[in-house]
Amino acid sequence: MNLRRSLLSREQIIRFYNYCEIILSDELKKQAALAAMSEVKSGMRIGLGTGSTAKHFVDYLGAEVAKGFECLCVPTSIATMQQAQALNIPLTTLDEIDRLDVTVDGADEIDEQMQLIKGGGGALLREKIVAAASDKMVVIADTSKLVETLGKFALPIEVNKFGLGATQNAVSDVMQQTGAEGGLVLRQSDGKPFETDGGHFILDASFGRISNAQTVSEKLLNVPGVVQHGLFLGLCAKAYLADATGVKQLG
Ligand SMILES: O=C[C@H](O)[C@H](O)[C@H](O)COP(=O)(O)O
Repeated sequence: MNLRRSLLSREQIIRFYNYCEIILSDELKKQAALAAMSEVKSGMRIGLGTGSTAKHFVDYLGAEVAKGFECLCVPTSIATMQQAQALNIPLTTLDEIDRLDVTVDGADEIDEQMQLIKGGGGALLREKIVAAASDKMVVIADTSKLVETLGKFALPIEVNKFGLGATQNAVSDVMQQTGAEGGLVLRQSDGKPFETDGGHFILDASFGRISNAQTVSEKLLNVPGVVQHGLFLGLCAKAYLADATGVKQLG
């Protein structure tokens, strides 16, 4: 046997390692999603989050619905709505009902106080509306999302298309006033500005570290072109965070 030929190249090892990481990370997301199934009871009105972790929760819920579990759900994005429809999960809107019992959603960052950064997938506006209309918001994630201080993940800010330049300048000013370490970019998709389900753009703001999330939130919401931002403060009541040793609970 030619030993040289049977050895993997450095690139192959890196590719295999990355593949294993993706599989492991997805497995952890599944475990967090499964743990959050304990939060839902038949007859509940449930908010359905968006993203790769929330997707697993919707799959688990769909499997229960197929067995007779009763619920009425509000999806936080078109993608989640389509997934839920395919699984025959009964859907409604916040025009039909005004409150939800619980919302289960992912997060891009979570700190020990359960403050969040969300919007990596661009669904932050609907996610925040649905979370605020819920008696309880439950976050599901793998522990890589748990941080000491928010801000390493660039903060998604949903902005109106009108007056984009002026809004960018005003948001940059807020970043400067609040000690941001990085810059601001207009999110792109397929070579053009990314558009949210609500028809807005997203600015990703690299703070590096957000030491006073409340101040940043208030200042951003004072910018007329800002529709909403991805800081979720005082909304999350519980989190299920999975790592290789199991699922840890916050809240
Ligand atoms: O806009 C997207 C949402 O806020 C997601 O819940 C968030 O980005 C986390 O997504 P994932 O579970 O894919 O990491």
